[in-house]
Amino acid sequence: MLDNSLIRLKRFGKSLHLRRVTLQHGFRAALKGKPLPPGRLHILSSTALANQFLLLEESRRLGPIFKVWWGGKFTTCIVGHEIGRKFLTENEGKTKAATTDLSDLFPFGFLRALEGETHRKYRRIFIDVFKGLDLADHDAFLRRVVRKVLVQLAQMEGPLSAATITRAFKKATTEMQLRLILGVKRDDPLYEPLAKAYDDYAPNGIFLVAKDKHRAAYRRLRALVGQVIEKGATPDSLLGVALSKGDPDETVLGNLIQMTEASRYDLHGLWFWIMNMLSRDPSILARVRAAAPGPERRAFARSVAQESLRMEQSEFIHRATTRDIVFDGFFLPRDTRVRICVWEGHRDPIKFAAPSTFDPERFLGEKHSMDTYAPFGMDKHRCLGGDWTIETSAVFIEELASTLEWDVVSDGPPARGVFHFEPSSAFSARLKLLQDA
Ligand code: HEM
Repeated sequence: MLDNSLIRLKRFGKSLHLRRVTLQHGFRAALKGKPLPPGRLHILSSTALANQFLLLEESRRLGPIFKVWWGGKFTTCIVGHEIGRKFLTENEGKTKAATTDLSDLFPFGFLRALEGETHRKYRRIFIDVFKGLDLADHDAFLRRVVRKVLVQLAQMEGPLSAATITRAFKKATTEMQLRLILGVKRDDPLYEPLAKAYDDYAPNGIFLVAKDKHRAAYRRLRALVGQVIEKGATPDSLLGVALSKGDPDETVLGNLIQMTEASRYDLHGLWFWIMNMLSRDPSILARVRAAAPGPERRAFARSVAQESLRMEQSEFIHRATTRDIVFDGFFLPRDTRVRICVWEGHRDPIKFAAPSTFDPERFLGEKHSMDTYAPFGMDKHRCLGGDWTIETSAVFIEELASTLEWDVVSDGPPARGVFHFEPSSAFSARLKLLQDA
């Protein structure tokens, strides 16, 4: 009874807030003499939110720029990579990245959230550090990690659930990123304490607001990384490269710690999408198997990874306006959210024929400009791990092809997760080791 009254009260509070925001921004737009973007601000039902095509349908109805009430915020959506990139370029200095603020964990916080000279300084440092690590040197290691996990999965009894599969993939991406970023190998005594500290820091992907428990887990991670440095970090890791260039400051170390978490999470999510999408068309893995091992197979596996990212996982770029903006004739008020709709841009039939068809051929020998394909961002915050994502995922795809076959036992429509759409949690499959694996 009390619970129901509380829910009703909360709902009332939310709709009052929404009404106040609508009036306030409408009034300011009138003063500016420019209209707000089209679209109705209202609390979206759970049915509407479960529709992956919602914003694409809104853009067809309202045009490429429109507003929605999204995550409790006035949000201007921009659909189309060209216009999205135009917005970001024209309004640099009037927007900031809308992402978790980690500045009370380490100075300035995550690169993704930095702006101006501070961002330029640390981005330069990281571009240099990434250049010092050649992933090709780690190919055999990556293969071993992926294969080990796939074999373990295939040896398990009965159909495997989405939760079992994703847990195993996360084990693999954790081993990979701890080795490649922090230089800690599986048999290092610091490995388990680090993996445990990461699971306490962010058990289900990065948190939206840093709380005391995150600060405590971060301090543990930082102390463990201190021990890695004392022992002498493996030179062929990002931490090793950073140390070889001088004395990395707390911002560099904090970013390496954070990057390990963010990337192990993103990669394992992408791999589950890859497995899910490959399940629908077995001819694709058959083609990976049939390609000559070496450059030919790798080129096709890369194109499968690229097509996977066009179809899923990479959904948006978020910015918060720090000043009033007039863009394409519309008024975008200060302190509101802008969403560059990347997923929707990748479904443009003019850019990609039959956009809902999974077709890796689109990327074979084809380079797409950022106005067409941009799963890793489109401005100064572009992902530093883009090539890394494609290369490690290509290894994953090659190993999937040479190790496993599977039958899907159950599946369902994609479902909205905490950060973006994920394959259905009803997905389950019976895995079998290939005879010559
Ligand atoms: C599924 C895999 C991944 C996807 C879809 C992805 C996507 C993105 C996107 C869209 C951005 C730009 C965000 C913005 O403009 O606000 C970004 C930034 C970034 N990504 Fe990734 N990423 C992935 C994996 C990785 C990996 C493996 C690493 C590192 C090893 C990495 C490191 C970074 C860093 C450091 C930034 C911030 C760059 C800056 O602000 O200057 N990412 N990523």
